[in-house]
Amino acid sequence: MVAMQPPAFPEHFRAALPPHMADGLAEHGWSQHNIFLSLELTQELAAECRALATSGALNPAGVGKGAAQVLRADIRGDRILWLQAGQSLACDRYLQIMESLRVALNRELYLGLDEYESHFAFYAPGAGYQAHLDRFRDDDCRTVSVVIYLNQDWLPEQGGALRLHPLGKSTEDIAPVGSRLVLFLSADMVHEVLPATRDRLSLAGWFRRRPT
Ligand SMILES: O=C(O)CCC(=O)C(=O)O
Ligand SMILES: [Fe+2]
Repeated sequence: MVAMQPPAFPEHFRAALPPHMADGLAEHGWSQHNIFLSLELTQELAAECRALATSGALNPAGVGKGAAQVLRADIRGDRILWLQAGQSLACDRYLQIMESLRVALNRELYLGLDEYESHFAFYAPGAGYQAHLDRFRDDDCRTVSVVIYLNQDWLPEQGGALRLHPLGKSTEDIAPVGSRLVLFLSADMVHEVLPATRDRLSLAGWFRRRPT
């Protein structure tokens, strides 16, 4: 018998977002969904991220925005590449799925999300990202942060958790398990990436509002 893969997220949310996702974001400022992308698409995106890392196409990520951006490997150790439409079939499929998610979040939560930006991120063993907020001080467009993990067979003892610091509540550690999606509010949720003992691959992204 062929093992059936659970259907990927988009088929579920044509009609409505899974209630826990919208509710979690609205009530707690974050939510997670464990099988957001199909195994096949996750593997294709992971292979693309790994190939980009091997060919030297990923660049050390900076801290801050625009001309004020600086490289601080002590604060942030990932290497990244911003996604462009048409870069690959897998990336286009991913961007299409995120477009459906944008529409669904707007319908459920009236967030007025207008566009999506996203990059591959590759954390080598020992690399992390210290506690921070994703919304910039001089640009309040980033509204919902999104991370999708691309790691097969992740074990808790390998570290690499996304640690959320919800205001007034205890921290939440989320392991970077392949196909898992995490959403949180960019302006409010302090979070950090703990170092891992193996490569840690992801797609990080932000739904943005139109500038006011
Ligand atoms: O990879 C993660 O779990 C979070 C990444 C992150 O915080 C960021 O890129 O701003
Ligand atoms: Fe972040």
